[in-house]
Amino acid sequence: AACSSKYVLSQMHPMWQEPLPIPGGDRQSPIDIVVRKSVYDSELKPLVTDYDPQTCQQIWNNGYSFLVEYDDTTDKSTVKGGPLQDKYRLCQFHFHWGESNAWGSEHTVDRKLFSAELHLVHWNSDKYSLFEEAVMEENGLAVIGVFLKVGKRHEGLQKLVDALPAIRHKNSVVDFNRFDPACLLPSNTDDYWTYHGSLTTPPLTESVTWMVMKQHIEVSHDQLAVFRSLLFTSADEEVQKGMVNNFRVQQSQCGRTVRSSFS
Ligand SMILES: Clc1ccc(Cc2nnn[n-]2)cc1
Ligand SMILES: [Zn+2]
Repeated sequence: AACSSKYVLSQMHPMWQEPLPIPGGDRQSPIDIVVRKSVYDSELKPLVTDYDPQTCQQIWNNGYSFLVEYDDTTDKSTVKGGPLQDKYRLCQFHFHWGESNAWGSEHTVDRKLFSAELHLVHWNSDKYSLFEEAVMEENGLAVIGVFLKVGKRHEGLQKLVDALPAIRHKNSVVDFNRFDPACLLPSNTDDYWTYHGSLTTPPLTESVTWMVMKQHIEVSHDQLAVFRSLLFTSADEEVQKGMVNNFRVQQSQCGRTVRSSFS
């Protein structure tokens, strides 16, 4: 199966050519979270996020998604607790979404697809001094995943949505400050699933402790439509391609246990 092979089996992923040499290859992400197979772990603590909106720096289109980047030269915006032994510094957050509301998330819950998924990417600043170092290490990264469902308008998201037309093309960037990513977290962050996995775009390194929130957030159809107005392509390319379906195909569980913080 895909677990033993050193190569990720290519499955029609539009974003990059596969197979790619993956170190190990048995801890890839995303996966389907099979609720009845997840194991309740009473030792799992609540997540503790402490984000400083002043550390928000810019928003840009990297040709895969749009990223909101934070100043990670100090421990000003961090996550700890939960399954984490150390403190992790927020470096950026971004989303994955579909061309329709029917799909778009990277993880699924009992095969249920959500319209989009938010990823808050942090690196272990207790053990490493740079993201680039941490990205290669088993305990290097911690990513919080939050599912998005189409429903009522998300007031906090609107500031982000209003900035997107300025970064329609790949490699465009605009200043963006005073955005508190905590407004994108669900009201309940005590209930989550956690497992060891990987980044879902190159370098696909198996350095991520995933914490996927059980509770989703709601955004409006119109807000998600603005995500879909972004382009994968830079301004100088002849053929422009709409930035949709920027999620990776699901990977084999390879015998991994998904733990839950709730029974
Ligand atoms: Cl630095 C970096 C590289 C890839 C991704 C994409 C991703 N990996 N896991 N979730 N999203 C995010 C940040
Ligand atoms: Zn992501």
